[in-house]
Amino acid sequence: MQTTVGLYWFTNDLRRLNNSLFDRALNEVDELVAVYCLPHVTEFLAAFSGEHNLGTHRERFIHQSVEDLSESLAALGVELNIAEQGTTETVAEIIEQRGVSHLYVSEVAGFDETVMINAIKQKFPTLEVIQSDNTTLFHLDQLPFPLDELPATFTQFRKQVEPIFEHLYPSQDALYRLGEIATPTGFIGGERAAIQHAAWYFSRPFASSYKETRNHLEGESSSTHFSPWLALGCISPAQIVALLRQYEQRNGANQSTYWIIFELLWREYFYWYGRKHQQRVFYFSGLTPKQASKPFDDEAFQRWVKGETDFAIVNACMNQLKETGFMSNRGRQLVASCLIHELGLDWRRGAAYFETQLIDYDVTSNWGNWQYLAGVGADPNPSRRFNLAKQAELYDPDSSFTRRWQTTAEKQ
Ligand SMILES: Cc1cc2nc3c(=O)[nH]c(=O)nc-3n(C[C@H](O)[C@H](O)[C@H](O)COP(=O)(O)OP(=O)(O)OC[C@H]3O[C@@H](n4cnc5c(N)ncnc54)[C@H](O)[C@@H]3O)c2cc1C
Repeated sequence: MQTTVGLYWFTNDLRRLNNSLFDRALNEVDELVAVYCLPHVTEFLAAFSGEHNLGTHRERFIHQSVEDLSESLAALGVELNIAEQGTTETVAEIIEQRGVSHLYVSEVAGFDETVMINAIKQKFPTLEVIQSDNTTLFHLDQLPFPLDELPATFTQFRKQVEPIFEHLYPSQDALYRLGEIATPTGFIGGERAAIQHAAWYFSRPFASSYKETRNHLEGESSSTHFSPWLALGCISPAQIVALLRQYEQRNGANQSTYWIIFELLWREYFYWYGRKHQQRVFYFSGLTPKQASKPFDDEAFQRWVKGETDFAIVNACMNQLKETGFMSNRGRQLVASCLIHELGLDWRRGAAYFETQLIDYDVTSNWGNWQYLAGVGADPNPSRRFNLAKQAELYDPDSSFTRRWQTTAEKQ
């Protein structure tokens, strides 16, 4: 009998646990190999971000995640191949050289990734391609509407999916036994660190006051800090919900614990938004009628990137991003408002720069949020402008955040 060879193409699902597509691959074929294509700076990204390489923190986080995955796969006898240039060549080579008959790859929302997968399907018309929604809370067929009828606003989406969410993730769901709770080690990539961080977070009382603290500019207890691991799929949103349900059983549910789900639903909304709108996620005019894009003002853009604008709070956030690869949600809203409204720049320059730097970069959460703030995306509204002085008073009243992250010039 002929041996069947499967290829598992990892994308944003860099984990072994809670990965039903990978389990299926392991069970269905005689031999399994795996591949991951490292992201790189495309021409589009370089033109808009002004960067030619990914930021050191983003690159480090990805490499750590891939290394961790590679070790777990090796224990199962599955070899992980790493393609350097984000092209389909390595994938095609493996298919040809190993005689792959089955390709397993998660459904993706990113346009470039979709193009890559379609190119492989075209090149190998007899290849059996098995895909599933492996990075989200819902599968496409669980949504209560066809994708092309995705609601135009998050609120409408949330109201329609919440009953389904409650059905799929009931309160008594308590799946995970996580072993020892270790002290968190900061943003280290990989499934092991993801589980360690999530277990630690829910071993503390933070989730019970999440709604009050989530807008803080920094602090380990302010928000969950799950996003870097979620973005690469080192942990799944379903695993997080299961841990949250356990937490609620021990400590009680409240508005704050619900709000973590509320935010995970924003992530979900932007995923399906990207699946529906494809390239439009990258258009200056977004979902609105065509508009002339803004001229490239490199000098103003570089001031923003380097944290040298007239707004100390914005500068501090930009320095924090450069030095850590992370920025709070509030910080992201403020720097985006500055770029769009105070500097009058094309919002895509900010989105592209974020893409190169953020350790939690996620195509649809990033471009969808930028588009939303620019008033051309979900729930189009041209007036999402923040009063930066007021915001600084509210979120950094003693200027401690601004002082910690100020530029050398500002310190003198
Ligand atoms: C301009 C801009 C760009 C952004 N780019 C990204 C990005 O590239 N990747 C990314 O994961 N998030 C992005 N976000 C959303 C949000 O800022 C981060 O998810 C959040 O700050 C991560 O910190 P946390 O894990 O502590 O979030 P928490 O507040 O603890 O939220 C829990 C989880 O919910 C999800 N979430 C929370 N807020 C949002 C939101 N507004 N949109 C989508 N998902 C959300 C995240 O997965 C997050 O980990 C962006 C927001 C803005 C305003």
